[in-house]
Amino acid sequence: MSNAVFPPLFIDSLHSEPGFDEQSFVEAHQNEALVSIRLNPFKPSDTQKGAPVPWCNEGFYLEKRPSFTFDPLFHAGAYYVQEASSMFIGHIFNCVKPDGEPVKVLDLCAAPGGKSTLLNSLLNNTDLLVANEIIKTRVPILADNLTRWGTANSIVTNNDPRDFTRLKGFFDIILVDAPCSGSGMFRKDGSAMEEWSQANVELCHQRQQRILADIYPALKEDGYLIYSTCSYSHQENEDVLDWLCTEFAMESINIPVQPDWNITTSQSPKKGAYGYRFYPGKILGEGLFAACLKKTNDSGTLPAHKNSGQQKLPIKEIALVKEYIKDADNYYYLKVADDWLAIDKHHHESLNTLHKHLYIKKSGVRIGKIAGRDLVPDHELALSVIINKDAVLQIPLKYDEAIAYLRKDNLVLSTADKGWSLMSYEGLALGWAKLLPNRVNNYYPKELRILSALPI
Ligand SMILES: C[S@@+](CC[C@H](N)C(=O)[O-])C[C@H]1O[C@@H](n2cnc3c(N)ncnc32)[C@H](O)[C@@H]1O
Repeated sequence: MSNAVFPPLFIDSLHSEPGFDEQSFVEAHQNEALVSIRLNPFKPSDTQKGAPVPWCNEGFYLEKRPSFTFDPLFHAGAYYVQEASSMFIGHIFNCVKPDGEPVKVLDLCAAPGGKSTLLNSLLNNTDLLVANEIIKTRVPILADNLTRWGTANSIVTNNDPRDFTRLKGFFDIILVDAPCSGSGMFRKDGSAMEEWSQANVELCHQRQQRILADIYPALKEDGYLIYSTCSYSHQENEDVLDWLCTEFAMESINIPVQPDWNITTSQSPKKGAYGYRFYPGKILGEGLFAACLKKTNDSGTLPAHKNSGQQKLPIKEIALVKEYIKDADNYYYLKVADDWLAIDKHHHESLNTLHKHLYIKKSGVRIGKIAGRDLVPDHELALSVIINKDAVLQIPLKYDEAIAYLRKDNLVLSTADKGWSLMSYEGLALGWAKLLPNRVNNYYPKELRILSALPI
């Protein structure tokens, strides 16, 4: 953006914020926001990348913004387009995640899924990620992004934070990437600038407190709360930390940061809780505030869930479904309506518990439906990293063919193969097509297809 006109009182309100330097901040806002991507460690690819993001091993800046829409690797889930500062949440997570022990992680305000895919990259199969989004219309984009990521250890829910109150002590780590006044996104989102006001900062502060109070019981004793906003205002940041340390049994964690990262470490005025501030002009990225706190008391634990009447699963169907899954015995299989799903078997019990309390929109990987003696495979299976590629046909597509496939155009392929086939690009799957004697049926999901015209 050029010649940014900041809202009245905005710059004044920042003068007392730790580390704020008006000149470099204003100069940085004369430039466009930087573009960065974070690679999917489960789907290695040769995608173009530039300089590394200092605080994230998988993060890279790009020299200019390419057309992600017309990059098949983007649709295959090889990377996520994520603003660089946000990737710092992964650094905090790495600093506090206990070694070797499986953890249950909640990303409470998760859509569109940037931080969910970031956290998921740092988890093992035995760890569980619950990605929640309160706004129903934002759930599909969250689910799609986790589908592209491809793992079978995440669950997407659509709940209000207060619904988690019942899950006492269930989570080891909770991320609250709170809705905020959005000043950190001024370079990327002009509307955030128009909507900014001190009154809105105050409203956001109250909403952040409500969300945190609701979610506190769901964190177990010695568990970690990671709190972040994309606001510079101390009411939404350090004041929230002071409130957390006063009202709840929480202590601040000092996260190591390297001096050359140019992140400003702040301390809250009353309790001295550590916060990490990202200012454009000092760091290469957008505005972010992040902090980490440890819970020091016990809110009780949820009584163990008794499985009421396990679903009796048809053995023949399971056998067929398992043919499509790599290391098939590592998964728990369940049928929801006609769809078969697989989730890492460590999460069977958690899934039952969550099912009792929350509105689950996606669990693990949807494999498909059985029709007669065949599986009608689901798009989630195609994009998953658990698919047994030896059990399916794969058709490598050239760039133009991949784009035609992603546009859901008719495909003409020179192959004598027949049946369900994975359409792949540079070794990564894009989705399914069914090869018939005289044509190819393109099964790329209609709602995901590329609608725009190819750039000239
Ligand atoms: C900053 S955005 C999250 C961005 C996301 N973590 C990412 O990295 O892609 C905040 C999210 O909080 C959700 N939200 C809004 N009001 C909320 C509330 N009262 N409780 C919980 N979440 C809320 C918004 O819908 C939005 O998805």
